[in-house]
This record gives sequence, structure tokens and C-alpha cells, in this order.
Amino acid sequence: MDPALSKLLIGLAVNISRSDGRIHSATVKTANVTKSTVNVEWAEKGITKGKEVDMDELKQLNSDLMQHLQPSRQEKPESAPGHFAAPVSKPAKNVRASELPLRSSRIPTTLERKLSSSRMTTRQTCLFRQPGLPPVVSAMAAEEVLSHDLPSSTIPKPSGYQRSLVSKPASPLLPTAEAICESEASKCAPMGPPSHRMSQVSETNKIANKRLSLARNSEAQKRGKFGDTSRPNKQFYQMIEEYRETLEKVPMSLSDPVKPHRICVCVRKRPLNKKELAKKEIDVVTIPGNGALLLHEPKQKVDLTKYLENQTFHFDYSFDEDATNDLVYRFTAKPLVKTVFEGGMATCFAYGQTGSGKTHTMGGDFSGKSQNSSKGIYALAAQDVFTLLMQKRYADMDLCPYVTFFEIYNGKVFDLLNKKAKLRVLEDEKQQVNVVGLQEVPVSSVDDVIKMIERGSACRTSGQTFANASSSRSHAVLQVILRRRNFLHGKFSLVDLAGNERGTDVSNNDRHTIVETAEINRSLLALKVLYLLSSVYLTKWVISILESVLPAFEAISQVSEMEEMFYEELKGCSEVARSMEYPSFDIVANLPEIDTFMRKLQESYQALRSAIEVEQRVRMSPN
Ligand SMILES: Nc1ncnc2c1ncn2[C@@H]1O[C@H](COP(=O)(O)OP(=O)(O)OP(=O)(O)O)[C@@H](O)[C@H]1O
Repeated sequence: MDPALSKLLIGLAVNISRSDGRIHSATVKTANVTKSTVNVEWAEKGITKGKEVDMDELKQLNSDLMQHLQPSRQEKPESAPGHFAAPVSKPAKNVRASELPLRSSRIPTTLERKLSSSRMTTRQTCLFRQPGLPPVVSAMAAEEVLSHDLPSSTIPKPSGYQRSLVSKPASPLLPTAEAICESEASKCAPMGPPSHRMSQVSETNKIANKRLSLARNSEAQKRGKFGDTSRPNKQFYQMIEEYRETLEKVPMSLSDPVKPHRICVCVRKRPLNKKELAKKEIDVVTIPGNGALLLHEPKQKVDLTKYLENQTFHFDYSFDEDATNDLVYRFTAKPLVKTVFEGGMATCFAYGQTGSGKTHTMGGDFSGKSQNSSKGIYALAAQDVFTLLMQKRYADMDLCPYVTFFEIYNGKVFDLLNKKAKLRVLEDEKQQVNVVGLQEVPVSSVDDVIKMIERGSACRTSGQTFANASSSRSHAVLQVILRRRNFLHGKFSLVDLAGNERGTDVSNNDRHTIVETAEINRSLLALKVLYLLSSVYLTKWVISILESVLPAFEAISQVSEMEEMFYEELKGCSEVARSMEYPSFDIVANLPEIDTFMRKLQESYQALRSAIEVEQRVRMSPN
């Protein structure tokens, strides 16, 4: 960027584009010649917000303004007509003219392009210190923004001219991560505008100051709104709450259509539990709907200013904290029941961190310590199996339902319906993998199945983790099998995997738990590898596939230690698969996506915890 141009821009009001399609006025505060960007600020709902804008984008949105902003004209006397270094009233006037959005020719921002092209999007909040008294042009811009009274939701309501600006987003578009000043406006050092400008606009300034004081009042009111002075990390909490307020949520409902998927990957958010609420932990996940999940990652700059990095993840469906098991079932396992009747092998499994709600979803709602098995996906699927068995088209097929229930714990298989008998997994002459000796219990009603679920769940291996006092430490597999004249017709495997844990969370565990956790994480890694290789079967398939890719990983492992570790893990998986200790069940999911999300979630919590610690230390220090 031309340094002369950068000087001309500072203090001017320009049009900027928000990721949700809005175009509005903001004031240029600083310009970075090397990066060819400018930092702009604007006032919204009583808060000064800011972001960094590319010069190219700025030019597109302010073409009429740019035509006049030729640096060479800077040398001309201030009174030259149409000149922007002229008295403030001039740019302000031009600002109004240029403020009209470029309605038909709007080009998506880099951010929006990224949003539409990638499944995971990071939006970083830019955070600038808020000036006390804005320079004149800034005050004008603030005035304009305030007088426009931007709607609280930044998802554009498809009305008026905005309809032509924004094509309907695939999922609720989220506001660009916005700057939220961490200190009150009054405490910030004033940023001195050029004095000659100051003298000419005292009247304008008065109005602007009045509006700013109103804005500060509403900021104070807002603080009251989210206010809980004792809450650790109040600022982040407030930033997240304010961000949420700008979102238009479209929660899933039972009347939504179920889309056909060969593989369907969903995410469900559980509400904060009592312990988390008591500790006033901050909820950093938002489900706006339409398959989107937002992770608000608290960040801190080296100068200690706080900001949020909001990341978007996309799934086939996303369920918020109010979703019931019925709702989750309708969009996930229910469509698979028919597959089983048509002779298919279907699998539905729950994957997630310990305490995230897998057993609650698969096995049934907990009330206190007792689980209502009739309210889990296991039972809901069984219910539908019996409904379909009664239907005329299947009633004549002579199908008999059976149930098996087993767990995989520390690489060994145990029959949960037969006193936890240890089972062997062997391959037959047709190279089918069988769990030898597994009891298939005939069932004639949903109640029968529920009894089996209760019997099996009662003896499933459990333990205590940092996040779950009653954690399942094994992978549990409930199978509903349909046999026709004793031959296998279809099979529905419903898997509740053991929760994975981070190394840092298990550092205080005893040796037994560490070994157990390592085994869980190792077997879960096998699933990830499976996904990566787009394979649907464990055991023999994984061996051959792993063997075929290992040389490639061998090559990569020369490059960095990280990859070498991954290679070791892969080798581990290969050995596990070789030992044939796993049953054959179909496993496919978008695990890397879920995994990135979970890693980010953990980082988020870590960042919050560190911030809380810093805050507590500051509070406890004598000064
Ligand atoms: N959607 C939800 N609504 C209300 N409570 C929930 C929800 N999901 C989970 N919980 C509660 O959270 C706690 C942990 O859930 P759960 O045992 O299902 O986790 P998990 O993922 O199976 O954990 P682990 O892997 O350690 O076995 C339980 O007390 C459960 O009642």
C-alpha cells in the first residue's frame, strides 16, 4: 500500500463488510503499509468493535471514495475541491455518499470464501484499545452507526436491500469475530486527532460525545445483564454471551426432514452439569443449528488484551443442549432400522470424550444414578424393530429377532449377557470374523430388550475419570440381529465407545487406570485410522490396509518427531488388529473432524483455566 494513501485513509469513515453480509460504516484507525491492511473501528450496541480489513476489500467496497483518494492530490491545498484531506465535514459528506452499500456488486470477503469452501473455519477477533474521545471522523462514524441502529442479530434478515446482497447461507452465517474492548472506554487513553480538525468540529464532537456516553451507559447495563461479579473470567463469559446474542439459532425439531445419508455424522452438545455450574465454568460451545457448531476459544494477546477466536465446525446434524434422545434418534439410528430389515449390516456408534454423554445417548437418560433404559437409542431402535416386524411386508418374512450385548475391555471381549464370560474372536473359513460363544438371546418385545440392556449395563466395566464419576471404561456393543430360518438376515450394531482422555488429565491416575486409558485411546485411534483409510471393517481389512500405508508413514516419520509418534501409534494399531481381539462391526465416522473439535475444546478449557488462575493471582496480590 502506498504510505501516502495510508495517511489519507486514517480517520476516514469507510464501508466495511461483515461476514454475515452487512455493510456498514467504520472509521479507519491505523493502516499497515507492509500488510496492506487497515484497522477499522465502529460502535455497535454501545461497544466499540474493530477488525482488520484488506486494502483490496476496502477498495472494492469504497470504489467511489477511492477514486478521490489519490495520494498525489495530498500535496494540493486543502481547499481543493473534492479533496479528502480537506476539513472534516468533507470526508463526512463523502462518507455518507460512499456508505451506500454496493448492493449488486458485492464480492464475498476472503473470510466468507473460506467459510463456504472449508468445513472448519476460524474467525479471529481483532482487538484494539478503545480510544476515549474519538477523533472527529470517528465520532461521525459512530454517530452514523448509532443512528442506523444496527439490529442485534447479525444474521441478515432477508428483507429490503439486504436480500439482494446475501444469498441464503447454507448454515447460519456467523458474525465476524469482533473486537470487544477489555477496558472501559473512560479508562482508555484518548487518541489525539489532528488539532486543526478538532477545532472545526466541536459541535459535531459534542453530539458524538453525548452518544458515546449513552453507549457507555448501555454497556454498563449490559454488564449488569450478564453480571455476576464473582464469576471467574467474567470478560470471556460476557464476550461469548454477547456473541451468542448476535446469532440466529435454528434448533433441530422433530418435524425437520431426515436427509438420506450413506454415512451420517452428527454432534450433540450436553448441558453443563451441576459440578461445572457450581464451578461457574464457561460454556464455550454454541449450536446455531443447520449442522453447525461454534467453538469460542478464549485467547489473550501478549499485551494481555483478551479476544475470542470463534471456529465453526460442520456436521450432518448438530443437536443443542436441549435436544432429547428421541430427537437424536430420529436423525441418526432410526433410518438404519429399515436397512437391517432389507438385509443390511448397520452401525451406529457414539464417540466422544469421557463424560460427554455417550452412554446417556445410547443407553438412556440418567436421573441421578439410575438410567432410564427405555429412553436411549438402544431401546428406541428396538422399539422400531418390533414395529416393523408387525408390518405386513416384513411379517411374512419369518424374521426372528435376537440380542447380543458384549464389551471390549483392555483388548478382550466379554459377554455382558452371560456373566461376563471371556470370549474369543476368530476368523472362519469364509474369513468372517466371529465372536465365538457370544450368546444370542431371543427377544419377543421391547421390554425383553430393555431387560437385556439393563442386565448388560449393570455389569459393564466402569470406573472414575476426571470428568465422569461413573465412566464406562469399555466399548459396549449391543446388537439386534434378525435371523430368517436360522440364517443371518440383518444386523444392527449399536456401539457406546469408551471415552477418551487426555494424557494431562490422567497424570494422577494409578497404574491400572493409566494402562486402561492407554488401551482405550489406542483402540480409538484404530477407529480414526479406519476412517482415514475409508475402511468399514476392523480386523483383517485393517491389517492389509495398514500394511499398505505404513511405508508411506515410514517416509513421513523421517520428517518430524510428531509424525514419528503417529507412525508408532499406527504400528500399534496394526498389531492390535493382527491379534484379532476385536469383533467385526462397521465403523465409519468423520472422526478427524470430531477430533479436531474435541482438541480445540480442550485447548479452550485449558486457556480458560489459565486465565482464571492469572485472574485469581492478580486478585490475591496485595496491590
Ligand atoms: N444431553 C444430556 N442432558 C443431560 N445430562 C446429560 C446429557 N448428556 C450427558 N449427561 C450427563 O452427563 C454425565 C456423563 O454422561 P455419560 O456417562 O453418558 O458420559 P460418557 O460420554 O458415556 O462418559 P464415559 O466415556 O466416561 O463413559 C451423566 O451424569 C449424564 O446424565
